[in-house]
Amino acid sequence: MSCRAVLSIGGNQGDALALLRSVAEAAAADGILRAASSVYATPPWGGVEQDDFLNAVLIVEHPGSPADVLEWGFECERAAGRTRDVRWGPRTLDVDVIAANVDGSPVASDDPTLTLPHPRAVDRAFVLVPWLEAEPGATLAGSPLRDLLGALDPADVSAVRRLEDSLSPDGWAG
Ligand SMILES: Nc1ncnc2c1ncn2[C@@H]1O[C@H](COP(=O)(O)OP(=O)(O)OP(=O)(O)O)[C@@H](O)[C@H]1O
Ligand SMILES: Nc1nc2c(c(=O)[nH]1)N=C(CO)CN2
Repeated sequence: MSCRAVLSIGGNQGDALALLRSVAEAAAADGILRAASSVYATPPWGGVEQDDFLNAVLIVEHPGSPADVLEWGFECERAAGRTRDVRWGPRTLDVDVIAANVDGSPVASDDPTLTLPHPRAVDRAFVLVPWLEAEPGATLAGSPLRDLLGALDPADVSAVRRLEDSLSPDGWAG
């Protein structure tokens, strides 16, 4: 099996930039990293008052199943000392699987342990903006990312700010 997946990574506690880089470095070290967006500063989504997040998107190609990709992300979260308390609240590192293709076909699943595509991705400029950068031709549930972004509040889209910091691991050839 071969699974190409879109990962949204983000956090707003601790050294968020270092934690995002640790995910890109782990993906490069494991040989699964295919593309990485820039790092973005993003206002908190979801109504909980908290610090701004740093977010990015990685494209990975994993030899296992989508569940293996989710487990790979959990491992990164555990390494970052992630705890689960407030829903949509502050966190050191969150790794969400946004969409996955297995052997070239998109995966659809309503399993609560791994719902694909991620049901809230279409509402999240902090996912769509970096994803569009990392994979300009991508679609989500049949819609080009540009169209999905066009349906969001323009103020929410422009509040997602690209930073100069790079996520690409040193020496990563892409
Ligand atoms: N596509 C997915 N990506 C990541 N986790 C998922 C997905 N679908 C279901 N889950 C499940 O959601 C559970 C909660 O995940 P998490 O704590 O990261 O949620 P959250 O980041 O607070 O909220 P959200 O799911 O809205 O991003 C996880 O235990 C995981 O099994
Ligand atoms: N900007 C931003 N907001 C969030 C984020 C995130 O990664 N970025 N993650 C959340 C938990 O799912 C809740 N809200």
